[in-house]
Amino acid sequence: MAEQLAFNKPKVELHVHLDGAIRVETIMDVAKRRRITLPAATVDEMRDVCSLKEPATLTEFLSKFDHYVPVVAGDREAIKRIAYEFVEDKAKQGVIYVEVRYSPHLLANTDVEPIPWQQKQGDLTPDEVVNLVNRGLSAGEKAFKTKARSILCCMRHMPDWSSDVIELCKKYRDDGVVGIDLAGDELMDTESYPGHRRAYEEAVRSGIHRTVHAGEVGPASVVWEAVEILRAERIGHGYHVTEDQALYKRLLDQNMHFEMCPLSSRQTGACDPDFTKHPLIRFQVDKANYSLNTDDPLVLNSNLNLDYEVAQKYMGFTEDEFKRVNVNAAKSCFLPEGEKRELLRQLCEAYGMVGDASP
Ligand SMILES: O=c1[nH]cnc2c1ncn2[C@@H]1O[C@H](CO)[C@@H](O)[C@H]1O
Repeated sequence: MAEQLAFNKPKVELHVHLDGAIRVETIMDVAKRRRITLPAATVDEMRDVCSLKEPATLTEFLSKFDHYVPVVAGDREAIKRIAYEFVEDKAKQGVIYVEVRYSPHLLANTDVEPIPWQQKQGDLTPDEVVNLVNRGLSAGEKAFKTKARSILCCMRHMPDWSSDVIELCKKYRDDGVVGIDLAGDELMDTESYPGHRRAYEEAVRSGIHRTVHAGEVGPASVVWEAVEILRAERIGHGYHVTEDQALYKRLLDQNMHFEMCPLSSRQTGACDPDFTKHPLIRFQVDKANYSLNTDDPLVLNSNLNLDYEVAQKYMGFTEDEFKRVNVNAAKSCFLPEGEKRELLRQLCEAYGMVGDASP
């Protein structure tokens, strides 16, 4: 029932994890084919296992991945399939451009130390994972007309993987990969884990776009570190930046982009569960540069339209603000300038706006 959607117009999404956006049906299917025993017998039961019903902590939130990522990890067909289906799901939600992120290492079973999820050693490298995801995304793009690019994640607790991650970003920069991210537990700082810092230095040197999860559950100082040390161009989440007024003001002046995920911020315990007290309201009043995103729709049992609904219902978002948010997302995306201009043109046309198509 399209007329009930909070914002039934083309959208841009910049912060969503591929491994947090798998269909439950696909997990069930792949488990059956691979003869992997699941803790649930039906799709509904498995959805319960994968998702969080009540606000929790980021650690509890991330522990949900342990229940189902091992089902697809190390399996070529499954990895290509989840990328393809992801684009189909985004197209259904009215997304015309999406940047999807994941850790190639967490889906591999060789050339990765330690091999994740206690898999047996196999022959799927992080490099081939990127190739498979690219193929799935581009097949999805052709079939569903939603443009999809990817961002490769370093993981906070695995600094030794980060040099591979930046090398993969460079290798696949003309084949679907548009940036680097740092995900995981943000309370592990980069001073103590120089692997991440070195990877981001190389990203700056080689012109790879940079985003960093910061200020989600951690303090404003993590955002400072992301901007000053890692030279992030965008901040993943960033809710807690407002706790340092000087930093917040400086980032507003610099037009820093914040990738906001309303429903996620409640379930990870990042923000007050009362949406009417959400920091997004402040960002909106201050005309900050931010986007609205799902983060991990499988774990949240959500979709992008629900994030928009929450913004409309509890945070006073209007149609005009939704348009502004998406234009900002397009301006802050990691596409090359020409493609960015074309994306902006498409949005402005769909929104009936004139003259704001400059990136
Ligand atoms: O909200 C989040 N904050 C920090 N890390 C996350 C979040 N959601 C997912 N991941 C982590 O990023 C990895 C690569 O996609 C996921 O496997 C998960 O561990």
